[in-house]
Amino acid sequence: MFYYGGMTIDLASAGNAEARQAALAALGQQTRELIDAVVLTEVPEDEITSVTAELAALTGRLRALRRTSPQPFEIGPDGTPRHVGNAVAGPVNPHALPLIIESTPERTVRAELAFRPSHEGPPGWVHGGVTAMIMDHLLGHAAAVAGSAGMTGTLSVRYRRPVPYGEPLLATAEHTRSEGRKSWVDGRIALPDGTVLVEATGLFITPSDWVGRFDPA
Ligand SMILES: CCCCCCCCCC(=O)SCCNC(=O)CCNC(=O)[C@H](O)C(C)(C)COP(=O)(O)OP(=O)(O)OC[C@H]1O[C@@H](n2cnc3c(N)ncnc32)[C@H](O)[C@@H]1OP(=O)(O)O
Repeated sequence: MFYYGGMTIDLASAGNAEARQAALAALGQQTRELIDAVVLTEVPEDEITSVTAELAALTGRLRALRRTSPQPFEIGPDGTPRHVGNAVAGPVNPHALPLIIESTPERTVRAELAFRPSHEGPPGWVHGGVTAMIMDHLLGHAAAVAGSAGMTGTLSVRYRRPVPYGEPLLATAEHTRSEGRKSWVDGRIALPDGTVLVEATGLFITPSDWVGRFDPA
């Protein structure tokens, strides 16, 4: 139970927790839109200064009551693992795209995505570190749904063509083999017509204390 700004907030209630997650996800999305507005704005300098002051005030309001670390890894009401604070897939984290990953019956994974102007690296194209981050996470998720959840040991990325932002793309990945605690996963980001832009291969290693801990249902 928290007392904040005249309101009593009961975080222990499951219903309230879901409503709170939805509110935080909406805040995360609004912040992403703010980030894109910042990188694209052409408003006059005095308006920029005025908005900056308003944002400082808003930042202060959010800091009035805060956690010591981002939202935790948890099991959702439908029984699936979720990590709402994750830097790539977390809806509550403005850094996240967020990547919305679907698993297939064959235990491969896919995610429809569109990068934003704030992901720009080379002029007009997405930063290679951003696409590598997406590949790292998606390949890690593919290892997990195949029953081999692990930490990235190595990630090899081949940039075949520049990646556009603002266009629909498809990322896919699949676990290819395991030897003991080591698992190999392949993935790619492609245009809707199948043209591959980025290819990646990762070696994921299940830490000893994770063995059996994240086995899929
Ligand atoms: C559950 C949901 C998951 C959702 C997806 C999340 C994806 C997130 C992806 C990430 O970003 S993870 C963050 C980036 N990666 C790291 O921070 C990893 C940091 N490194 C470590 O924590 C440890 O080094 C690691 C767990 C990878 C390995 O430690 P261990 O102590 O378990 O390894 P050990 O020394 O026992 O070696 C086991 C085997 O792995 C090999 N190995 C270890 N580290 C390696 C490495 N980095 N690259 C290649 N091989 C490696 C090692 O040679 C050996 O091979 P052999 O069995 O054949 O002898």
